[in-house]
Amino acid sequence: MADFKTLDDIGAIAGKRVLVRVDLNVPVIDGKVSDTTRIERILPTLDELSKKGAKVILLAHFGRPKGEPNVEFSLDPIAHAVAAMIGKPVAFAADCIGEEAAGAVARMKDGDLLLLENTRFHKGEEKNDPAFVEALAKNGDIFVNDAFSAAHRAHASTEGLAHRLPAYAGRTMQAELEALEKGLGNPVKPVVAIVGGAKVSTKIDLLMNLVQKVDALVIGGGMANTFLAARGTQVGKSLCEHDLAATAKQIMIEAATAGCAIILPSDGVVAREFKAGAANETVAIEACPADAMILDAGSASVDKINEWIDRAATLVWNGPLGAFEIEPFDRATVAVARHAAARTREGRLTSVAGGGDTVSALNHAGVADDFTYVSTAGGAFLEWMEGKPLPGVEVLKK
Ligand SMILES: Nc1ncnc2c1ncn2[C@@H]1O[C@H](COP(=O)(O)OP(=O)(O)O)[C@@H](O)[C@H]1O
Ligand SMILES: O=C(OP(=O)(O)O)[C@H](O)COP(=O)(O)O
Repeated sequence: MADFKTLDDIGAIAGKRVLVRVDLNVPVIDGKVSDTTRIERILPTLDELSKKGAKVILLAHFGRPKGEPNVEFSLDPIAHAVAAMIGKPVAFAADCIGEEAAGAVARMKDGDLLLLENTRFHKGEEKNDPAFVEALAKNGDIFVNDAFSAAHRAHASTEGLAHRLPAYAGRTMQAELEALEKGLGNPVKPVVAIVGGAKVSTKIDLLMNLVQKVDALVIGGGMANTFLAARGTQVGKSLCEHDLAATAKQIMIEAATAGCAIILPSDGVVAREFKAGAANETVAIEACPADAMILDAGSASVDKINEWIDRAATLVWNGPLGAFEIEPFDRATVAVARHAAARTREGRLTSVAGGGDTVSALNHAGVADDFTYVSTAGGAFLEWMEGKPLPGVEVLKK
């Protein structure tokens, strides 16, 4: 039995206003949702609440608009994607608090769905400001958190609201925690982790603890560039957070002490433009031209990563190895995903992968169904794996 409250504990909700925190931070290309996994996963909760006659009011963030309204980060287009997938209208309100939100909620009938605009358009969200929590709470009688992938954030809509209203885990939150416990509660060694992607500054600290838990850490994507630069390799115009060099160095020291191998790319695919079909070449990692970007790992790096996967009993993966949305910079991510999938199918590997873009990459490679478990979460699942309490989960505990 779960040690947190779930929808099984919620009681009669017909006519009640249920604020449901979901993760609609989905990959979007040319204005279209390019991977719908996060939406698919919240449908059971939305359907259950709607069928029980609740007024289902969705709260979500999209991107990192830094506390200011910004049309680029509006959830309006995502409301249409949710409606198409649930097969019911989903109304949209242009603000998540104030008169705009209150008016839209007042117009709801039992069973209706409404999506409120990006919570991160207000500074109070990320600050978990009590006044902003109060403004959100005005529109709800009950709070349901179904955003496991944002549960590592102690924000107003992921943590604060759960103190203010009766709070429950949604079905996806519940399923994620149960599946991770089953797949990774006691991981069989050797454990290999792959961490790539672009969210370097918010994920680099995770690696400090992760190197204590895993036998090898493969660092890829933008994260790798930061480590390469820290050890003195020129990375040209690559995505790289040079000011995190000291942290990267410290992680390498911690890894050596803990006996965790660090695997960085030995070659990279470089280009001068960030667009599909851009002229590119594979070079030794030390040979990135000053005016180019490393946009993918090269084939020698892929071979090395796959050798580590062959030695592993358990693989955990968050963050693509390159800018996989743009061909041909998807090759390393696709090759490693297919290799891990094959080893999993052969029964030789337990493979757990997660993150909005990572899931999209696995779908792009056609192997998401072959992994042992695919989480909607990236950073949250890595923090869960480190054994860190997740604020959005802790607050739901009975
Ligand atoms: N070398 C690179 N240069 C630029 N962007 C990269 C590179 N490698 C990966 N990325 C980008 O990282 C993004 C995914 O990172 P992230 O958000 O951390 O993953 P997730 O959503 O799975 O947690 C993708 O949009 C991808 O294009
Ligand atoms: O996409 C998300 O996390 P992920 O990149 O770890 O998969 C979540 O929506 C959290 O977003 P945030 O990292 O901007 O807080």
